[in-house]
Amino acid sequence: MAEEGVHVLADQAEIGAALGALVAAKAQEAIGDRGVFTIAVSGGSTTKIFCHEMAKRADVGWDKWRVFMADERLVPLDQEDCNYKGYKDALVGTVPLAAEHIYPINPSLSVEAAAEDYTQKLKQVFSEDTPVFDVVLLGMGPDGHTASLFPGHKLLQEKTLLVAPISDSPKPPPNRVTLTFKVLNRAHCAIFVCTGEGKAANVKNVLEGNEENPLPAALVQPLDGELHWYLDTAAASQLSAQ
Ligand SMILES: O=C(O)[C@H](O)[C@@H](O)[C@H](O)[C@H](O)COP(=O)(O)O
Repeated sequence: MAEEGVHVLADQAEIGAALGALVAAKAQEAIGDRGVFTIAVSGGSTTKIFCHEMAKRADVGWDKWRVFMADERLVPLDQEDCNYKGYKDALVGTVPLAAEHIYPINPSLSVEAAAEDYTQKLKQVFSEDTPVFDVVLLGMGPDGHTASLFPGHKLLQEKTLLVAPISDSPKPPPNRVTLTFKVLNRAHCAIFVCTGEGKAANVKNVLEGNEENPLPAALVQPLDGELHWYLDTAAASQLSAQ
């Protein structure tokens, strides 16, 4: 199993293969230890990279998987920019992940009520007051955001909510719910997938930058867990150690 740290691979296909191997290993470990594997997944390009790989893996104990969204847009579940749709369409019916084991938000609610409703869904699966995910799978936007936690946003300081509403997302659509750092940083394993030249400057900022004004992605520091960054050569191109 990959040691935690920064993994630079040639392209999205190689990242997908390495990511799939790590997640499969984490699932096997969690299912062996606790009989369940919990993962929070992100939208954007991570969806395609992860699902393309995992759709080929029928034997990762899917019946013990419980899949939540690390963040989600407040849009109909059949709308193309719904993160849940991306994962459900790719996995349910392709691999033995049951539809009842991947959890959408309720987009018919207000953004505040949707966040509260999703918090209750978490509490139905996790026994701890603060959910401890086995894996949180994250992307990083060009501005250094992760999940729906954006630079300069007050949610970066959220210490109480597990799932927070946001109605002024600078990345459209504006209304979303997001796991907070309170949950992200309790995970046993946080995994970033980040590709493309457009991310290179902030990948350097996050991995080698100063701590005075950290970007949201730099604030993902599992308290008692592993942190992995999967980068392609383009996203890693400004790192000094390359
Ligand atoms: O719902 C979302 O928008 C995502 O969860 C978001 O956090 C995404 O991971 C980043 O914006 C990176 O997206 P890309 O990898 O597509 O640049």
